Amino acid sequence: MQGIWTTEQVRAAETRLLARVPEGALMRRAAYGVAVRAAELLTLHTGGVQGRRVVLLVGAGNNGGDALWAGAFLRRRGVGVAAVLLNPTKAHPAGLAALRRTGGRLLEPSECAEWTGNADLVIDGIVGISGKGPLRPDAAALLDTVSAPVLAVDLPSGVEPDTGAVDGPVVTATSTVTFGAYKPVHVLNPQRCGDVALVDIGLTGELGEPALLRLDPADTASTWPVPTPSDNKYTQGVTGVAAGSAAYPGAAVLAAAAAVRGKAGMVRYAGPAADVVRSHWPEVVATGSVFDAGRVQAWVVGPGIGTGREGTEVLAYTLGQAVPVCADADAITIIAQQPDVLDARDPDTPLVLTPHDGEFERLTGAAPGHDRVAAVREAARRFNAVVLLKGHCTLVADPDGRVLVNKPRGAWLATAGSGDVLSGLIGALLASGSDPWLAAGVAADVHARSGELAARGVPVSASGVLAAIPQALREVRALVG
Ligand SMILES: NC(=O)C1=CN([C@@H]2O[C@H](COP(=O)(O)OP(=O)(O)OC[C@H]3O[C@@H](n4cnc5c(N)ncnc54)[C@H](O)[C@@H]3O)[C@@H](O)[C@H]2O)[C@@H](O)CC1
Ligand SMILES: [K+]
Repeated sequence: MQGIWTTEQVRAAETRLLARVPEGALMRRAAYGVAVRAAELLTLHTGGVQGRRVVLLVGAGNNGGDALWAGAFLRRRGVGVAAVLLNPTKAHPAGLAALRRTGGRLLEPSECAEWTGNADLVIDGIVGISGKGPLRPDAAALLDTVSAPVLAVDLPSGVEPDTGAVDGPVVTATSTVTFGAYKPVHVLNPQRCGDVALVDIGLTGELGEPALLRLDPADTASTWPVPTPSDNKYTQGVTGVAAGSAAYPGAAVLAAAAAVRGKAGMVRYAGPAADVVRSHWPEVVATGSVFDAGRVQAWVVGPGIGTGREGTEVLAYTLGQAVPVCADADAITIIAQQPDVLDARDPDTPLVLTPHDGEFERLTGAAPGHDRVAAVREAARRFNAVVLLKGHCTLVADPDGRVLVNKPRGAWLATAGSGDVLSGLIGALLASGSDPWLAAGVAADVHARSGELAARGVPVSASGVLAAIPQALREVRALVG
């Protein structure tokens, strides 16, 4: 897994490291990384480096210092470098001196727009981890003149570093070079960062436990259950699916089918859509009610069950079976309306809740807001459940405070029935005994990969996502050999 650290953690780690290294060394390491990436981008976009025009947007702090030093390194490669000092009295003195020494130019206010408009590359050193709020009007106006690629130093200025939230004009970068550690903005708002390169400045040993985690393909591959020669259809864990209704059988078919596609073994369906499920997926053992479904090792409950008395009884029954439960859709609404239904659950029984924003608001009384990580972490603690908050970057929080952030793979998955497929996959993993937090995270990863494979740039249906699950699993397993 890849760690992500908050700006507070990074600042504390930098302070410890700074005490041990010569003054200015960290900034020069960071800036050198920026200059290397800048040269790559110039080559990519203009075919060369020498004689190209780079404009530095320089703010009041060390982020601006990085940009000025990067400008000095680029001068040595024959690049024409000009700096816009957004706060001239506070520009980093050593960085400024370095740029001057190498023949870099400091622009007068009247020249700035002409230069930014004709640059081959713009380096955003306006603000870094101490940034608060959006771009100020002068910086926003200058960025409006830019048509060249933008390389962000540490993070795209104006985007809130710890939440990725945007509340006004911000930089949209082609690429970002960050230092020492990934910060939350890089995984929570990747659209604004472009591709992100991490430069090692020697911080690793100082960082401590990461605040957030992101899955590597190896995590998905090693968590996904694979049968051994001694397994039979029961030993891998039977997934129970309580979903759909006679009038709306689709949710039942999709959730049960995803459980079938996700894992070898056995799937039981229990509910009023039994005939429809059986006719589409004859391998599913289907019965009319949860009360006579037989033994399962995990339940998926909720999609399409309705929020009335029958749905509530089904939910209460599954919660009382002392096996892990993935509660989705109508089950979440029932919990929101009748929190006592959770009394049926032994607190030690794993529960995974999978709300989208609207369901999250119903469940907790408040929308996730700007700080989605804090919101989902608090909900997981409050409900003593794994909470998977759907969104562009899906978040998965464990009651113990761990939070996973999944890589976004396009918005095509926002389609009817897609959530039913996800809950079926989570149920399949829960039945095999996976850690519920990891189960939810890797299921969301495979779900997103399936969506990406099925869509390939055009709209995709939930059935298409379902059909792509085997290929997504094959690709994940192949990535790690
Ligand atoms: N501390 C270190 O050892 C290192 C720091 N590095 C760089 O230093 C950066 C952090 O530097 P600083 O703490 O000096 O602060 P920043 O450069 O992030 O911000 C400087 C100042 O800008 C002002 N500001 C805040 N929000 C603003 C906004 N929206 N628009 C305009 N101005 C705003 C504030 O007065 C803030 O203190 C990192 O992001 C990284 O780029 C790197 O050089 C690596 C080493
Ligand atoms: K920046």
